[in-house]
This record gives sequence, C-alpha cells and structure tokens, in this order.
Amino acid sequence: MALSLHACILLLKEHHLLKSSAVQSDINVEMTGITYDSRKVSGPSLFFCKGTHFRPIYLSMAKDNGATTYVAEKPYVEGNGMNALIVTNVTKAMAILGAAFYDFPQDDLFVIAYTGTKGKTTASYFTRGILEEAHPKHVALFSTIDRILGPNPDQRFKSDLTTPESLDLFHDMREAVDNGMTHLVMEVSSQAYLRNRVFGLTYDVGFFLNITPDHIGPNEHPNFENYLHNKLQLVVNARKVVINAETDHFDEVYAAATTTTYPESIYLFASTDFKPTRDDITIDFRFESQEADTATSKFTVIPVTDKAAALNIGGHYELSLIGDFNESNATAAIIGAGLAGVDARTAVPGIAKIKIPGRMERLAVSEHGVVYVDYAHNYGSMKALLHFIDNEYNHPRLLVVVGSPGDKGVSRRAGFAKVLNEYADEAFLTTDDPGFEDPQAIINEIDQDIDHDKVNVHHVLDRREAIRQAIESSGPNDIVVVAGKGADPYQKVRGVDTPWPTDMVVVTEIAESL
Ligand SMILES: CC(=O)N[C@H]1[C@@H](OP(=O)(O)OP(=O)(O)OC[C@H]2O[C@@H](n3ccc(=O)[nH]c3=O)[C@H](O)[C@@H]2O)O[C@H](CO)[C@@H](O)[C@@H]1O[C@H](C)C(=O)N[C@@H](C)C(=O)N[C@H](CCC(=O)O)C(=O)O
Ligand SMILES: Nc1ncnc2c1ncn2[C@@H]1O[C@H](COP(=O)(O)OP(=O)(O)OP(=O)(O)O)[C@@H](O)[C@H]1O
Repeated sequence: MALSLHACILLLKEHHLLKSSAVQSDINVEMTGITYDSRKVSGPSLFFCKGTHFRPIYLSMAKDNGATTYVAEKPYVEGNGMNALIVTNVTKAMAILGAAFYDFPQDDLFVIAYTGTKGKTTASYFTRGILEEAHPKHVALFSTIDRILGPNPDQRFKSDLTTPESLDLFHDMREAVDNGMTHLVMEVSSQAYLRNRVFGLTYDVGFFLNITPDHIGPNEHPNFENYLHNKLQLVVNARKVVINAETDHFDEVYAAATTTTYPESIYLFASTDFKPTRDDITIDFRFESQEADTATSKFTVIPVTDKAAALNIGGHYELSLIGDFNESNATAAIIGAGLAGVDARTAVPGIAKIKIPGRMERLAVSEHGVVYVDYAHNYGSMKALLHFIDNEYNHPRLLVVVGSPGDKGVSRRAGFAKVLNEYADEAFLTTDDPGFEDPQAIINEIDQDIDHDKVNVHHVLDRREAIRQAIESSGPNDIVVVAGKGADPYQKVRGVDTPWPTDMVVVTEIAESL
C-alpha cells in the first residue's frame, strides 16, 4: 500500500480540506506508511498530528522514525524539513487519505452498519451468524467485543473501540478483503461520527435501532441534540436504510433517511403491538413473540408490504439468546441478511445458535436461584432487562449488582437509581470502571436517588465481594442480576486496564465455592 504526496494534495483539495501545503521533496514519490502514532512510524510515512493529548514532540519522533509528510491543522516547527499539509480538519483528512492509502477496501465488501444506543453488538452478531451460514468464512465483523478480519483464529482481535479510528478502520477492511472476506458487519457509534472516524464512508445497508439519552458528558457528546445528530449520520450515508419504527425520535430518523434515500429503499420494522403515530408511513415488517422459556425465545417475522415479501425472510425463528428486546435485534438482523440476498431457509438455522459473550449469560445456582450476567449499562437497557426478567419469572425477588463508570456517562447514575426503584428488592452498588473518579463517590451518587423504602441498598466496593454477597443472600426462587460489565476482561482504574476475570467467571467460582 502506498500514496504519493501528489495524490494527497489532490484528494484534500477535492474535499476542500487543504488550507496550505509546503512541499520539500518530489511530490510523486510514494509514502509506504500512514499513522497517527509516532511510535508506529517506520520508513517514509504520512503522519497525522491529531488528538487532545497530542504533543509536538510526537512529530519530532515521527520525523526521526522516517515520516516525510505531516498533516495538521497548523504548522509545527518540529516538522521543519518535512512536507506539510495544513488542513481545516485533521480527522476528516485522515479518513479521506486513509481510504485512498488502503485503496478503498469498502468497495470490495458488502457493508452492513448498525447504530443505536442499544443492540448494536447483538444485532451485528446475529447478522454475521446468518451471513456466515450463507457465505462460510467470508464475513468480517467490527464490534465492541472483537474484530474478525478472516477465518483463522489469528485474524480475530479484541476491540479497543466500538468503531476504530479511520486509519485502523480502513487498514482492517483492507486486511479483511485480502483475507477473502466478501461481507462486513460493523457497529457505528455516535462518537465515530463526532470524531470523523467514518467520514466519507457509505454502507450498503444502514440500521437505526433506537436512541435513548446516553454518552453525554466530558469526552463524549455535549448534549442530546448532538448525540442524535451524530447518530442520524449513519442513515444519511446508507444506500438502503432499515429503521426500528418504535424508536424514540422516529420522525427525525425517517426525515434524515429520506434526505439521501428514496422511500422504496427504506424499510421499517416493529412488533405487532406497535401502533404508528402517523398514517403516511407503512411498517414493512412486523415481528410477534410466540413463546419464551429460560433457554430460548421463539418469534415470527411477518412481511407486510410487497417490498418486504420480496426478501423471502418471513417465518418462524428461534433464538438461544432470550429477552424480548433480542427479538427486535434479531428481526433487524434477519432483514439485513435479506437485503444481502439471504432468505429464510438460511436465516432460520443461522440465527438459532448465536450466543454473545456477556449478553444474557445465565447460571442456575443450587439453593440460590438463577444468576444473569448482562452488559446492560444505562437506564434503557437495564429497564429492558429487568422488565423482561420480572415478567418471565413472575415478579421474583430481584437482587442487582451494579456500578457506574467514572469519567463518562454521568447520567447513567440517576438512571440506575430510577430502574432499581422500579424493579429491584436488593441493590449491591459496586465498582465498574471508575477511571479517575472515586468509586465510593459514584456509588453515593447512584444511592442518593434510590428510594430506600423500596430497595435495600448495600455498598460493596469490591466487585467480587458484591457478587458473592448477592448470591449468598439469594434464595432458591430469587434472581440475581450482575449488570454493566458483560464479558469485559478488565476494570479501568486511573488510566490502567486492571485485569478482571469477567463477571461470569467470578459468578461461577462463587457458585462452585458455596
Ligand atoms: C474522546 C475520544 O473518543 N478519544 C479517542 C481519540 O483520542 P484523541 O484523538 O483525543 O487522541 P489522544 O488519546 O488524545 O492521543 C493523542 C495522539 O497522540 C498520539 N501519540 C501518543 C503518544 C506517543 O508517544 N505518540 C503519539 O503519536 C496518539 O496516537 C494520538 O493520535 O482517539 C484515540 C485513538 O487515537 C482513542 O483511543 C480515544 O478514545 C478514548 C479512549 C475513548 O474512550 N473513546 C470513547 C468515548 C469512544 O470512542 N467510545 C465509542 C463507543 C461509544 C458507544 O458505546 O456507543 C467507540 O466507538 O468506542
Ligand atoms: N434493542 C434493545 N433495547 C434495549 N436494550 C437492549 C437492546 N438490545 C440489547 N439491550 C440491552 O443492552 C445491553 C447491551 O447490548 P448490546 O451490546 O447489543 O448493545 P450496544 O449497542 O452494542 O451497546 P454499547 O454501545 O454500550 O456497546 C444488553 O446486554 C441488553 O441488556
């Protein structure tokens, strides 16, 4: 892979990003490296000066390591002697030049993208499960949990971000294509749009699952309007759009979709109980719960319109991942697979066996009821989870272990208190990625909104101990929910990822010790 300075200048001009350039060498000589991290420069490279914690010394280091050109929003003396491309927006420039450096790998992939406050990972796993049934060993995945770039175990990595930085995104897409992948299912966070990680990228199919207030605060979105605006960008950039008609802010989502997509390429889905508030839209697909037990969930997908019927995905489905919200996620995935050319004969077996690390994992503990480990970590997801369990087990005594992260998502704290008031009998408030905040202060903040007449609250800073106390104090008919971390293998403490064996491993160890 390579890119010349000449090509960079042309591309930046074409996108109206170039403010000025200083050329010190032959503009046709190709650069064979591209990075935003001075520690990764090797050989003649293009280096991007970006980020809140960027220091000019990184540019000196990049130059020493062989970088020949830098891209930045202002000139740096540390870059003297290098080619300089001064741009109006460095992260947009990075996305445009990154796509070109890796030779536009998205053109060789059928790309299905998901956004939504909740359900992105689940729907992405479901979609990949179906597509893999139709195209074995040809479906890549970029998810919060992992990135799958090829069929071999060494082509699978743990993710650091839900949606990677643009250079990493295009790098990984290129690897996926070179590994023979023909399809990519990816999660797109609102932060990815805010930070231009997917600037200029378009999708074959784009999904809008839902939106509830989250990710608002320092380092994330300044307010809900900004969060919504960034999430809407996904439907603007998709050739076919699928929208959960039950989402809050449906009107804005639908309007955004129609700015770039004709209504015949927009598909809407909803449960059979849902009544649209406007009569100028038609729901294309309905889904209806059949029955659920503690191991499987059965539902039917019903095509309503002609364009929905044409996909041939109607029928009865079964999931190994319970939770009524997962029927909605699964319906989305089935429609996505249908738009990729897969019909119900493949979709039905494809989705049945999918399990997702840290989502609705369940362990029955002798004499202590059932323990669920789940990644629910805001009001909306926790409500969906506790409501489902409350219904499924007919109002059991509910013990919930939960904490809230530091440095972000501050609104989650009040949200947890609200949902605990609605459903929990016992709350074990504990540590969850405190970052640079005091975990006890976070616990106090959650606790201040809990109604102590309804919920018996325990403060147990040590997460393992909190889980132990919850399980030990639960009876044979009780349910313990360990929420928030799912299959996260670490606790973020003062900038350090401290290893954590994962909630389910801890639950299992405690259960075996009883
Ligand atoms: C707020 C935010 O999104 N920040 C991301 C962003 O940081 P940044 O651009 O400000 O960069 P920085 O960390 O300040 O580093 C400065 C620059 O110096 C460079 N550097 C550093 C050291 C050195 O020796 N040499 C050098 O060149 C670094 O490579 C970097 O380019 O780029 C970094 C990668 O370069 C990301 O790791 C970082 O994600 C932070 C850790 C983060 O927590 N992001 C969250 C909010 C996020 O993105 N979440 C969403 C999911 C949200 C959801 O669940 O929906 C996601 O998509 O994951
Ligand atoms: N459609 C949904 N509506 C409400 N809650 C959901 C939905 N789907 C999943 N959840 C809940 O949210 C949790 C996280 O689900 P998932 O990982 O699929 O979402 P996500 O959008 O990828 O989340 P994040 O952006 O936080 O990584 C699940 O463990 C479950 O409790």
